[in-house]
Amino acid sequence: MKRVGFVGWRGMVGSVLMQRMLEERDFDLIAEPVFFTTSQAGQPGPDIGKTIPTLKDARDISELQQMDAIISCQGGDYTTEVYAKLREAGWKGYWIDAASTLRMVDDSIIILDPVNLSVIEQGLSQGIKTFVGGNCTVSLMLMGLGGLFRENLVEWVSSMTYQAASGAGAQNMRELISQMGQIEASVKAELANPASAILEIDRQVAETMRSGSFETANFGVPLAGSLIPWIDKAVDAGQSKEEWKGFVETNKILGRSSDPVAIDGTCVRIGAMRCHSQAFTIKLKQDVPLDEIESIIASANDWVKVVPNEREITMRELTPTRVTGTLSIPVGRLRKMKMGPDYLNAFSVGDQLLWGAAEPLRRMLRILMQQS
Ligand SMILES: NC(=O)C1=CN([C@@H]2O[C@H](COP(=O)(O)OP(=O)(O)OC[C@H]3O[C@@H](n4cnc5c(N)ncnc54)[C@H](OP(=O)(O)O)[C@@H]3O)[C@@H](O)[C@H]2O)C=CC1
Ligand SMILES: N[C@@H](CC(=O)OP(=O)(O)O)C(=O)O
Repeated sequence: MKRVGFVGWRGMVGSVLMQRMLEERDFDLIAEPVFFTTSQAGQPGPDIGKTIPTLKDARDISELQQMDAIISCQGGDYTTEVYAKLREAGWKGYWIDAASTLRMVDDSIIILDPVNLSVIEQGLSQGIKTFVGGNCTVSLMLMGLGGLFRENLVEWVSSMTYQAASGAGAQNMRELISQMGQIEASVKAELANPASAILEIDRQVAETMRSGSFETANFGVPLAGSLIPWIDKAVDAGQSKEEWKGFVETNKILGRSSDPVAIDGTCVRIGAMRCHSQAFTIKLKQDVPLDEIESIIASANDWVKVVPNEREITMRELTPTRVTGTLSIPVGRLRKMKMGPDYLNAFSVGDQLLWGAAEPLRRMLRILMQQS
């Protein structure tokens, strides 16, 4: 593990990866980090506190072949274009990827080591060389509810999601803020006047959001002041692809594709910036006391945190505003439901660029460096 190549390091997910690697001093362990680009070959690379070569062409297979491992945050199109060529050229290095392209292929492992370290270790011992970060919603669910799966308590899960703009990309985050600004600007004078009629303000806001001049180039429709109950393209049986991933990826991560847990729900885009939230209905295999459930959830990893099911603390701790930019995975609203004592209600929040994207990749690189 001498030479590690980085592709997609200046994008949104890649920048979060770089930030985390600098915070954790991961570059101290890499003898030769090499940075690639699809558009800026020959230019200087990022400042990582050590001397590095200028940027190399991310489509140059012979340059990529020099790497012992490559981390790509460049996206699915890049993976489709380059990965097969690289393997066909005989490259035997480790490929660590944020894109979904290779997640469901047979010789890859979906990485989320606080949940599936044993699956990763088994894959490494069997010579698996391709490791892919999971879908953000799936990874964040498993970071929150991993204890219940570990104890084999889950019969099925319904997950209703509240997904942030960042999941759709950097331009979409910008558009969300612009939409918010356009809405406020359309009623600025009325808002400044405490005597103005709220229904008139509401009418003007709706008119602004429905007008042809409202900025929707990226989302296609208004998100600020609204929501979009469909994420990604359609697949079979009326599901969206984001909803489909919940079942297939969760079971692959858990190493139980042959004995899958049923997982389904509706994935919804909302106007949060970079935290995905999820409301769960969990059918337990048996009636487990709530205090035991809380300890099982809290014991699963170092980042999950049980929030007591009380109003004040829930409003303070269980929100995107609180969690954004942190690795914390709060899980709250834990209570038995009216349907019966084996039906559990839960709500979780997580930063979709950290545990949802960059952090599992960074940790996979660490695992590889520790074993070499
Ligand atoms: N967004 C998300 O929530 C998640 C994304 N992913 C995966 O990661 C991939 C990358 O996503 P994301 O990071 O959002 O993509 P970005 O669009 O932010 O970045 C992708 C690439 O665009 C190029 N680029 C062009 N102009 C700029 C610019 N002004 N600033 C930065 N980069 C620029 C860079 O490549 P170059 O240097 O070669 O020009 C960069 O690596 C996705 O396609 C997806 O497969 C996975 C999980 C979550
Ligand atoms: N689809 C996710 C973001 C994402 O990039 O997912 P994936 O890594 O599965 O393509 C969202 O929109 O919130």
